[in-house]
Amino acid sequence: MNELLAPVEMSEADRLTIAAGTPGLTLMENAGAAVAEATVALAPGQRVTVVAGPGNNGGDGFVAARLLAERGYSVKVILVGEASRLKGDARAAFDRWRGPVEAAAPEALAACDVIVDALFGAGLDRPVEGLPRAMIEAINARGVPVVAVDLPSGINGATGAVMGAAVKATRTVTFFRRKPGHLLLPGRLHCGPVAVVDIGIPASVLASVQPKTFANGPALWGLHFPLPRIEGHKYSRGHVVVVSGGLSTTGAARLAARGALRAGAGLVTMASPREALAINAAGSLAVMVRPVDGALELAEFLTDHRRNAVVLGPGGGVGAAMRDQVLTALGSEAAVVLDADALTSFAGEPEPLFAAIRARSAAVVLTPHEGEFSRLFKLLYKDLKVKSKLEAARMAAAASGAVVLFKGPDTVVAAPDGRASVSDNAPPYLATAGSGDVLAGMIAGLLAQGQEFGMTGFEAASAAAWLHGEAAAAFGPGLIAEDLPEALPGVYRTLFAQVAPPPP
Ligand SMILES: NC(=O)C1=CN([C@@H]2O[C@H](COP(=O)(O)OP(=O)(O)OC[C@H]3O[C@@H](n4cnc5c(N)ncnc54)[C@H](OP(=O)(O)O)[C@@H]3O)[C@@H](O)[C@H]2O)[C@@H](O)CC1
Ligand SMILES: Nc1ncnc2c1ncn2[C@@H]1O[C@H](COP(=O)(O)OP(=O)(O)O)[C@@H](O)[C@H]1O
Ligand SMILES: [K+]
Repeated sequence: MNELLAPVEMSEADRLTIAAGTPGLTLMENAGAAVAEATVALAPGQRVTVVAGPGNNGGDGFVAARLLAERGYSVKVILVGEASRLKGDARAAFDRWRGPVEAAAPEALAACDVIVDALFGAGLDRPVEGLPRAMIEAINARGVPVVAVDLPSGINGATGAVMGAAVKATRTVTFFRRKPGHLLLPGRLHCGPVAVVDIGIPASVLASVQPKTFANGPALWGLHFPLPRIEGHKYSRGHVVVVSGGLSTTGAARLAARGALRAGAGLVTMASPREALAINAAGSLAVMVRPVDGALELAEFLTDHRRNAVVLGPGGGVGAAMRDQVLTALGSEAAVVLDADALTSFAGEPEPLFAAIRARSAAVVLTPHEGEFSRLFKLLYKDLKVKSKLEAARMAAAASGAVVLFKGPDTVVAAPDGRASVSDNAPPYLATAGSGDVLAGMIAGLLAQGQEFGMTGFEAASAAAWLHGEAAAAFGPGLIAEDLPEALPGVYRTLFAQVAPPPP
């Protein structure tokens, strides 16, 4: 159930189901019935107004109207568009509705206790203007609960964008699978809780649709999660190297190191400039500290292949020295996680970075926040019209050859092969100094352990993003970056029980 279907994929699922013998009107009846149920569950009173549009989203609304009236609710339909132009299943559903139909006008919403928003769903294909826009604004101004059919009208299902104006729903009922626009911002903020209902589309259609976008969670990567093995030892759990910045900026690397260790890496070593050796050593117990200055010494340090994952960037400084260290790390056999200054150091001239990434086979994960993303990938932004964070991350992954984790409240992880995950579990108090450094370390911690489990850069970055959000939520408000690694054991306790294979 973790697949996210863009509207074109959803209509393919729909088409395949109908071709296999289920009438479209049956799907619409099932969809309308689920909307009616949700409305009953919410309805604070007896007066229901269904705002219906000219397509099949409106069709679902007509079905819901009929079923609610049959249950004794006082229902009226406001039709945005011409009744004479309704077609197909929507026409059939309209013809079965025997109650009142009013022409659209904002005043028509005056007397109701709940609104069913069936104006636009998957078929929204341009900005909303004129009367439909006035209706959306009137729905939002009315102040009664709103049940959105499939998507809050005005939200683009593929991108989560507000197309001019969008309904603010109390809850949303969608069909078969969620859509990217339910998770991506600002769409998610318009949905309320999203219920996914079965309307008779069989999961087998997914074999043909081949979705590549997923809601992030254990269902996506649990099979590859590196659970510690009874016959394992610390060396079999991987060895992460975190490259530290100079004397005044060691904290970021120490946060990353702690994240890597708590994520389960067997060993973690900070590669520290000599000037910062004493402070790094004083601030670390289980984490080891070794003197490593500059790219040449880093190259030498990474010739030991047991050091199989490297984090570069947190607190590392921007400039030529960082670029050299990054290219050196990419020349090694270790998995590489590049964050913060490692990304900004290539702003304006990313080609040498991308070339070095494409020349290697081991995993590379880039973890930009929005500022770092636009600095590093500004050519992409300029050359192509990017419609969403999902598309931007996918293009960045394709252009760089790396897995790109694009941070934020709706973190997207995209792989060069086109797969992408979208997270919706990060609480807002995760936006705190240093939390991204912990995340970079966690990714490396999973990559270091994960090779024999088939945990690639995409799975490791997705898993770390999800665990990061869960750890923050488990700790709760008041969180600071130092708390994140310490909250991870509680998350692991539940996760390990969930993903552990059943006893033989
Ligand atoms: N797929 C499935 O499995 C199932 C799908 N189902 C339901 O079908 C819904 C999709 O139906 P859909 O494709 O008819 O599109 P829909 O959202 O009703 O909108 C299209 C209409 O709006 C119009 N229009 C568009 N943008 C506009 C704008 N900015 N401003 C003004 N007008 C605009 C456009 O008109 P036109 O472009 O011709 O002017 C067209 O008439 C889906 O969300 C779900 O609820 C269920 O019944 C069960 C099975
Ligand atoms: N509004 C938000 N809601 C939830 N998570 C957020 C929000 N804003 C940022 N984050 C998360 O917080 C972390 C911040 O990372 P980053 O910006 O790199 O901070 P730092 O460089 O200080 O470590 C990222 O994991 C990001 O996804
Ligand atoms: K809608």
